[in-house]
Amino acid sequence: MDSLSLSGICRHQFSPITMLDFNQSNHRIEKAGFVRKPEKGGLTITQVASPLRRPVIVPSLDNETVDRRDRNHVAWTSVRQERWEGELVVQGEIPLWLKGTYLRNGPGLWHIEDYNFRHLFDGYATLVKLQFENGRLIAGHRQIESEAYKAARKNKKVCFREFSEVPKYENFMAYVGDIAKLFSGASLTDNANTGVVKLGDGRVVCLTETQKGSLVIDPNSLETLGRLEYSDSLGGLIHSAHPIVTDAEFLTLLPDLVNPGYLVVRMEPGTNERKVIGRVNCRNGPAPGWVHSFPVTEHYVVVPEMPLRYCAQNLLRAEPTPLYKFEWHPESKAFLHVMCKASGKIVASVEVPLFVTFHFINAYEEEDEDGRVTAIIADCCEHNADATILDQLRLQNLRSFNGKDDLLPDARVGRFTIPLDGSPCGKLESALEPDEHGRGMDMCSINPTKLGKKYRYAYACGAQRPCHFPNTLTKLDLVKKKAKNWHEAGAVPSEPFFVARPGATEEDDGAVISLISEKNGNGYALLLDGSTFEEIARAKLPYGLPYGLHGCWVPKE
Ligand SMILES: CC(=O)/C=C/C=C(C)/C=C/C1=C(C)CCCC1(C)C
Ligand SMILES: CC(/C=C/C=O)=C\C=C\C=O
Ligand SMILES: [Fe+2]
Repeated sequence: MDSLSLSGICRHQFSPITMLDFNQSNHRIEKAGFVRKPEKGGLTITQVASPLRRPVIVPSLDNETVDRRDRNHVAWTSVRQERWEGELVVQGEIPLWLKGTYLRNGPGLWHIEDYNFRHLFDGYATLVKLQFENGRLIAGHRQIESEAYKAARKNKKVCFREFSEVPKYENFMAYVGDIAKLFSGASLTDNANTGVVKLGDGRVVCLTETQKGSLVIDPNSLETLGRLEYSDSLGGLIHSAHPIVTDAEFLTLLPDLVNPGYLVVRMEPGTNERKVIGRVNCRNGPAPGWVHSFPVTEHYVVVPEMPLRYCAQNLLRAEPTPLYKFEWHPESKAFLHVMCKASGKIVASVEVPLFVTFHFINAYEEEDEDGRVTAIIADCCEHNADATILDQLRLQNLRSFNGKDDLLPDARVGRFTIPLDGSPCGKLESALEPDEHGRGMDMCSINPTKLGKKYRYAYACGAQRPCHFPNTLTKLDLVKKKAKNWHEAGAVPSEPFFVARPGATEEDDGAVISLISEKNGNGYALLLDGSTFEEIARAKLPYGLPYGLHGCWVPKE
């Protein structure tokens, strides 16, 4: 059944589908169209849907939720139910060419029973969909059924090692046993909460930084179908959370924590086998730098060696450090390595100024008049070489904002120039004046046809200060060095995701999708014009959703 025939069953605004969940003990059957909030919060019944023909079974996510919801911004509050689907009322006009599903993944459930998680990245994955067709919009969300999530629900406690959370050990022997399991990866999480990608063969995969957390999902029902088991014997436990995925390939980096370095690997559509393109040995430091993401050009893979490095001791700890599983090693310096995609040979390895980034935006080859490649330009959301941004993303910080203090550390579009003439050093500059985007910068997207090529526009989240988290949607013009910002007071927008209009010839001809969590607990899907960056449509959700990270576009064939 496709999305619209599904909505044909219930064409009303906010009509949730019947929920089929695994934990019957947590279900409460309510009157059609209503969801009962936990009594503990002093609230009884809330209408979230117009008339329904069937009972709605709402898996409660526990009694504490409502207390937290009343105190905190909905962006940092656990999602209120397991899943929901319904058609939204659209204000404005959705372009008729926009046909397909936007999927967005992120950590959306930050507690188990009474226990609250520490960090944004610890949350169990909540997958959201926006299905666009004929100017209509069906939305939905569902929890990803990772082993880690299912075990936590069943045992009512954290059972795997998450970004900062680790299972609570009953005694020393249990801790030792868990450490032994760490080496085989058995105790690591598969909570695929970072992003979602569509492979060239059509499979849609949710990802995190652990290789075991590569989970195949159904983009219509959002059901978790199973694990993507890599069939090669490359081993290792972790990979980059942001592979480069095109219709032709899946490229990623596998950090080697034993002999510090990275394998650059490629997987063809229709296979589960990653093949090694080449290896980069770290130039310095006790461990490889964190590679949450990396950029590519048409012919090269750029491997970043950040001074924020993985740390074996921190992996073993039961209590997190301010940098979690990482360590800041300024003395080890920072490097960028450039590998030829075809041969696996390293064509440049340069020292660069210290930097901190989660997200590379894009990279391209700079040519001279004779068409010779002289340098590589690589852009990233750069946090002014200050790793404390990682700790700023603790939930306590995110939840305690008073609306007045300006707490978000400065960030910019960092532009690296990597010379290919054998020079030992590369440059790092701001690609535009950071005040253009309020000195906040993260969660970027570009027109995918510009991947690895010279490009002009990027979309990202910037800041309207005072703030403690990026709170604007920003269109960056990297040629004019200007930014245009969208902002709504108190709202937390998620990554602006660019979808190109089929047949477009201009780079910014398309739509930008974002999900907005509002201060009053509501939320909506927002569509901006990629060129003017003006609003073209919005559609209110039945309730605000937690903040999410990265998305992908699944076009309707
Ligand atoms: C959500 C996000 O952006 C990052 C999530 C990162 C995770 C879940 C990292 C997990 C890890 C472990 C559980 C142990 C090994 C190290 C590391 C990859 C940081
Ligand atoms: C949301 C974020 C940083 C915001 C700071 O400005 C980073 C997300 C990283 C993982 O995807
Ligand atoms: Fe990311």
